[in-house]
Amino acid sequence: MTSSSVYSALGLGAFIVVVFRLLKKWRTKSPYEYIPGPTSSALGYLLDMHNPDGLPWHFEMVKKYGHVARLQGGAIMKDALYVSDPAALHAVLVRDQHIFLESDEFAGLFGIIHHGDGVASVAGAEHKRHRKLMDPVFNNHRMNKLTPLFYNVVHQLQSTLVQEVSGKAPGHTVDILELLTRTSLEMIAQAGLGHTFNSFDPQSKDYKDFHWAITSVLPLASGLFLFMPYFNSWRNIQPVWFRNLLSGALAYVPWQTPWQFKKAVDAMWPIYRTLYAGKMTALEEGGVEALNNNPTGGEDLMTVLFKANHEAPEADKLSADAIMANVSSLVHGAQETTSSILARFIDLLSQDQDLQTRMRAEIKEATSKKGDGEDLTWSELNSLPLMDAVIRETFRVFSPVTFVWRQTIEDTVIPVHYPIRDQQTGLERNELLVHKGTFLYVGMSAANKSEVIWGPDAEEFKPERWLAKGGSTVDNTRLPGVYSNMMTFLGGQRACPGMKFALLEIKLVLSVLLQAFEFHPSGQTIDWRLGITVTPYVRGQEKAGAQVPIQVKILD
Ligand code: HEM
Repeated sequence: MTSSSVYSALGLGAFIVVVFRLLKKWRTKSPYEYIPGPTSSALGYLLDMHNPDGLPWHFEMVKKYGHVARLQGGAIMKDALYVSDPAALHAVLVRDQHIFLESDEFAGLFGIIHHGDGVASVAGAEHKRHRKLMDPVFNNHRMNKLTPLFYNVVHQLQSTLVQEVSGKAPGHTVDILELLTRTSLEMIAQAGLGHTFNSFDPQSKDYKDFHWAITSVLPLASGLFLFMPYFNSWRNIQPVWFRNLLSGALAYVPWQTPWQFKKAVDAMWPIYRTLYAGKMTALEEGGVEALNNNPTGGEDLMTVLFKANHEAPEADKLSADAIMANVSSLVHGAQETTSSILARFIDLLSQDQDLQTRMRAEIKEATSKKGDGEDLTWSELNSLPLMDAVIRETFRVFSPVTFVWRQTIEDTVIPVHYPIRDQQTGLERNELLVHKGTFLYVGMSAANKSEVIWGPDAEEFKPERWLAKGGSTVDNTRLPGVYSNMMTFLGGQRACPGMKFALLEIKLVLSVLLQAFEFHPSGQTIDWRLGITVTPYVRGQEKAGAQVPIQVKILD
């Protein structure tokens, strides 16, 4: 088959889908016509929603249409809803989360990426069982245990940065995003897997290969979107060896994307399998105690998860594949989100020397009370009010994840806190009937930046709002997020399990870097663009890929 016949077949497939859906839509009226919302092209809202330059489309949704907006599906999709209303979000994420599920397409995609059923690809009671095992892994005790491992990595970052800047002419810039990406991957490798990618060695092939795979796999998957509805059926093909045999045939398809996708998926898996096999051997030969004989003394997340599973009652135990899929989900979850927000901190601080100086003074005062060369502990890092306020405000205004989506599996009525004005009758509605099959987009940034919820200065970056008023909202409105009354880490049963891990990493990186360096802007304009996470590009240099150039001065 030639590549032109593949494209023709795809084009014909897409054409048939569009015609079929058009015919179906002409016969059915949208049940959401009474809800205000943006107009969209004939192709529907998807192009606006995923437009890399479309962050304002998300941020302005509340101001223009309210906390529930109708998204017109155009020829391709059914109408959908964009929700940032606190009561509706509570219903979707907490009260009725068994009705608002991650879509089958995504469950299938993550099932393939993680080579099995992990948290990201299961739902309902099965998901609960996974989280029961995973959540305790992130308690405060564990964060204390992980702190020294994190410091190992941050000190590597510090010396790499010193080498990069030493002896350089004034005006020299460093791509801080590149270094922070190495940092977050190495953090999850050491603290999450008890492994290293030697991420700060510029020649490290382990880092290069893994980094390529983990950052390419989702963009490659988006190139396969026409096949997404079949991902779930694909990952259910048993036995696995037969599925692998079938996927081997992709090498002969004259279209690079599916093969590259397979290559990215396959590049990550052997690491988890080798680490898992090592733990099994240790357990069989030396019992549970032997699991502590690894570079982290058994404190890394994978070993703790493995031990917890071994000790769990039979009914709660997960299969080996499920444990490895969960470890893979953790590594995936920890990667781009954390490096993106760390780069955002440095970018923001470089533009506000006064804030940078005040944060440095707060950290130095805390470290001056410690012994020589002693690092701040997890609880000491948590008692720095200015650092805490800056982190909360950055997460509120600059959430790395802009939205997530769910699909309804049955008709259901949910309440709204802010009434919806019916654009046909002018009447206010306090409830919303959501029809089976509706896609519902959770506007996380929209809720975090709503002036109705946070007050007229909601769009401004004002860390002091957390110092003076504890970040209070208008009428003390509560959003159902797990972090500080905001949606950044989501809420309900699918909320981010790695939140404390991310906070520890951020606090520790900032505390070490601010004591050792001063950050200044490069003079270039950074555009933060919408992607799976919000990603920074230098204006005019988008082709060079994501970067954040910064001038760095070593402090005495
Ligand atoms: C700045 C840092 C982070 C942010 C903003 C963030 C945000 C989120 C959000 C919004 C979700 C929900 C996604 C959805 O339902 O579609 C999520 C899920 C998840 N996150 Fe994070 N995350 C961060 C860091 C981490 C870290 C460090 C880890 C692991 C150590 C992690 C592991 C996960 C996992 C495993 C899930 C899937 C949970 C489930 O489906 O039950 N994340 N995260």
